[in-house]
Amino acid sequence: MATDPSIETPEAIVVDGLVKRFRFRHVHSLKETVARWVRRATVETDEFTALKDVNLTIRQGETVALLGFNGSGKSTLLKCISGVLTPDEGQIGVRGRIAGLIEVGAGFHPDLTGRENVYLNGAILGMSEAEIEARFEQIVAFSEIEEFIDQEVKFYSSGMFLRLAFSVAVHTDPDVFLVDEILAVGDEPFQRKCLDRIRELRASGKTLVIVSHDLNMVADLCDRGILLEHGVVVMDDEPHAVVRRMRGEG
Ligand SMILES: Nc1ncnc2c1ncn2[C@@H]1O[C@H](COP(=O)(O)OP(=O)(O)OP(=O)(O)O)[C@@H](O)[C@H]1O
Repeated sequence: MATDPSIETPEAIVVDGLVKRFRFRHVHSLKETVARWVRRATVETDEFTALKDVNLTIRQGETVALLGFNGSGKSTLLKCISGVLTPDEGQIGVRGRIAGLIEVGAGFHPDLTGRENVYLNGAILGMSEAEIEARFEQIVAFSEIEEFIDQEVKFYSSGMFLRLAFSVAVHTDPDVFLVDEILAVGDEPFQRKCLDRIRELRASGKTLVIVSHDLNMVADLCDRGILLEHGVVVMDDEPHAVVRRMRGEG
């Protein structure tokens, strides 16, 4: 059946006029601090604008690569979309259940066991206890860390952390999945498994936003590339074209 081009796929993420600033406090020596206090000088702060008026619409079912060199604002944008950071200006709307794998193990508590953290993290990602219970075996099996599941996660290696965090996130059945550098820590077999799972999510119509410095991999995986430079969107196109521009080939 032919689709009516006037009926657009619904929006999954809308970013409207997003500005995000960070404030730094200058670190002074004790002598400088006393001198400033004597002069009744105010605390010196610097402001850095990490995202400058970012506007984006991502539709349901799109797989988007967020590209840019170090410090261009990719992680900050993902954190704003996921709600970990609050925008200074502008608005962000997300439709559906969102799962972010942004800072590996960010939602994990070091003193709790892997098992306890699955429940904690699942709840943070919006799952009910019954949902987590129903998927617990699958989550642990995917992570392949069965024998360590009752150990406190502070004794986990970074790869083990990633395995459990990724596994919980993909089993929350998200509508929108945000992924930041997932492939940086896992070993090769697990990377392949993560990619297969991401492809499955994509095939089932989920919306994905992926940050990775593995440009060939994301360009092949995604159907759209958004390039950030110094907190500004400078290109929004077919991902291979964006990668060519990053490499100075386009
Ligand atoms: N919590 C923070 N406090 C102060 N500055 C920050 C903070 N988080 C990010 N920044 C700054 O914002 C800018 C964008 O950082 P961000 O981590 O979003 O970049 P990125 O594109 O993800 O980089 P990378 O490719 O290195 O991961 C950087 O200059 C960074 O120093």
